[in-house]
Amino acid sequence: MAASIPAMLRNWLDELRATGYRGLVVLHSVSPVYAGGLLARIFSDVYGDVLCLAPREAREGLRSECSRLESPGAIDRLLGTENSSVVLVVPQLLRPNLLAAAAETVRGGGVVALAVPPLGEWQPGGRDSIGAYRRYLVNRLGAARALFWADYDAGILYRQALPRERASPPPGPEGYRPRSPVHRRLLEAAATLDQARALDEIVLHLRRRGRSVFVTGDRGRGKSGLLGLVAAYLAASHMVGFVPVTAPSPGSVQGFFRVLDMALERLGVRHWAIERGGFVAGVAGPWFHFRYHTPDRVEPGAFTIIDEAAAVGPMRLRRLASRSPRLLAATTIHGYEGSGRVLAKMIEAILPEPRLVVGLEHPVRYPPGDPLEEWLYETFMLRAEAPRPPSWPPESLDAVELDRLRLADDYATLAQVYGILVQAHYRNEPDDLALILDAPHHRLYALLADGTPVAVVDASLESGDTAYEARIMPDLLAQASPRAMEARGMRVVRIAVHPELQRRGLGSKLLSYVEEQARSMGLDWLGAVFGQPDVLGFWRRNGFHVVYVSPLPSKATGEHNIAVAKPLTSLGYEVVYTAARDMLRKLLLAGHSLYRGLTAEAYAAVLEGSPELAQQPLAVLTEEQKHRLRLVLEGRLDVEAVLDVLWLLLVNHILSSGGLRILEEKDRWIAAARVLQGKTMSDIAAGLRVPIQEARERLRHLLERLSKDHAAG
Ligand SMILES: CC(=O)SCCNC(=O)CCNC(=O)[C@H](O)C(C)(C)COP(=O)(O)OP(=O)(O)OC[C@H]1O[C@@H](n2cnc3c(N)ncnc32)[C@H](O)[C@@H]1OP(=O)(O)O
Repeated sequence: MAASIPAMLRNWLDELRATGYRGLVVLHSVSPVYAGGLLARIFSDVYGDVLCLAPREAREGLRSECSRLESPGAIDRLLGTENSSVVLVVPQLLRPNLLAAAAETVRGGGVVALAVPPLGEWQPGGRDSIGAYRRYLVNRLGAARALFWADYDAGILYRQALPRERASPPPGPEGYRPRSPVHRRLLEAAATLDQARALDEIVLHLRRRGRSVFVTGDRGRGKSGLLGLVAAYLAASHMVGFVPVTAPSPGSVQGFFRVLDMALERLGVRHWAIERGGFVAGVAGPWFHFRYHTPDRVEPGAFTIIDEAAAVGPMRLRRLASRSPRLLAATTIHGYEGSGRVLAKMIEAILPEPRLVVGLEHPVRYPPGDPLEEWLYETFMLRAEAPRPPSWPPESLDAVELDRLRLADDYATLAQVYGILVQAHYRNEPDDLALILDAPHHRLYALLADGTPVAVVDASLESGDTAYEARIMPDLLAQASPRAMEARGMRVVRIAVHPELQRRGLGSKLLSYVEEQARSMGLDWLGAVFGQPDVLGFWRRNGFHVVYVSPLPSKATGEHNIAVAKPLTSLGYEVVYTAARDMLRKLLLAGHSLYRGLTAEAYAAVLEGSPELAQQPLAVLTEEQKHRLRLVLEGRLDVEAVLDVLWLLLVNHILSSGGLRILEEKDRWIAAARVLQGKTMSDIAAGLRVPIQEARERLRHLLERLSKDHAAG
């Protein structure tokens, strides 16, 4: 009986290839490594090549069966490659990111296969899983349209499904008539008609002095390839010299460089590739040089290219956009590195005018309507969007904890919950869904309006000593609070309110329910870590204090992480207040060194504090300082002559009142940036878009105000 599974699989593959679509194979066995080898052998026969991804201990047994063998951790090496078949040998954790990335590389007619333990033992969520992800995945397999699913040892075929129709390939570039002076040979190098048309439009835009181009599309639409074609045009037309290229990882620009290389070859332009660590890091010619830099290192050029802009983060993008005369950017709208229309709109707004936005629709490697792509998108909810909001006001509004095992069986509700969570954040990936469903230390809460989720919290239990619990907040709190490791708490990993229902108290309502739950569990604190200082107002309004600000920007986003916490028990009070008071001092005293990189707005926002953080001032003014201060107040000296005095007055004011809350917003920014961060007046004036004279007057006003308070005190 067992012998028939391979024979059935071969037949299935023949039929699948005839349809032109791609399929998914799941083969269970007590030895996933053996099953993986078997699959690799069959795929080698059928397709002539097979890429295997297997953990180290399994690789020896597979070496002779696979054309290429990589570690499952090497997602970066997958990006930009193209394969007929991929076998993933996954005895334990099946990371959705890996499955999505592997499938992305497979051509029409090909397969992605999983060699996994027997169905009863299969735990794709890994050792500590609560089993909800496994349940979800098995449910979802039932919905796949091109699936071969069997147990090799038992000789059982669970399911065999094939698309009924034959695929029709997307139209090619042949015969397209360009409007721009783009070379015919370059147009014909386009993978689809869609790409050729976009290339033509972009060339026209750049020829007419367009400043920026933004290419959008789902994964696998040839965005990076299109950037490569445009780059080849720019090089061949002598329109560029040195061009910095950035994207989240070197792996993610391999497709770009491959197409650039191919296109320059076609155009007969002399060029060479520059390799680094097994990756192409640049393509250069006699008068041009396209060079990859990581997002944290890239400096803007006369022309800058940014791939996967969503994953580079809006902060960095803004910096690059403000300093590059011309930009070419692309991003995934739905996919596994950053997602969401909200984000696309945000990026669009950052790019300078005149700007051209082009969308790519047709997949490059496989036919439109491919069942494997459909399955992956639906399973990992890569097109997740917030649900339609219920009519408002609702009849009922209830905060609940969601039962994740039940959610695994309720696709519609899970999609609504996930849709709300992902639309609010710009870095989402398939792994997030598995984490939310399965991580043992996570809890999921929602606010239901007439039964429809309108606000969602994903939270994680954290403490200093448990193996299962994460330790992000405890580690941060422990930098200042000696007893932080004794305390237990809950970190709000994400909170999001339906985009059409924000600022109506829903976020606060759900947060107070989460707080109630945390109190009933006897937890000491509730906390959160995030990158956007603009939501600090929300946390403060709900009684949270800043307990940590990262001096270094995050490599991934360019933002400085901010941690906030609220105490729930007496131990919590001790830990949170100790950390918050210490943080306030550190922010003040190291403002000009550690925290100089923060924008004035962000720095002033974290300094806002609250009266509970009030503490002893530093020192009194000397007689000489008082004398200088008098001269300035009488108008006989410039404010800059008493910056030291102003520093002391401001620091003492903040320490004794627990934060910088006086004055209007712009005054606070200028005070923080000039006096505490030591930025120059001209940088501040430029950054805040105020005339330098106004900035000086505001500083003088601050001095008058503080010295009056000082005299009164
Ligand atoms: C760990 C993390 O996830 S941090 C990231 C938080 N999430 C996001 O930024 C996603 C997008 N935003 C949202 O989903 C929501 O707006 C949330 C979760 C930030 C806030 O929920 P909401 O229901 O909109 O806020 P709510 O109405 O309860 O706000 C109460 C008060 O907080 C303050 N506040 C709320 N949102 C903000 C904000 N974005 N910026 C500054 N202050 C805010 C205001 O003072 C507000 O009172 P007001 O409206 O009377 O002025």
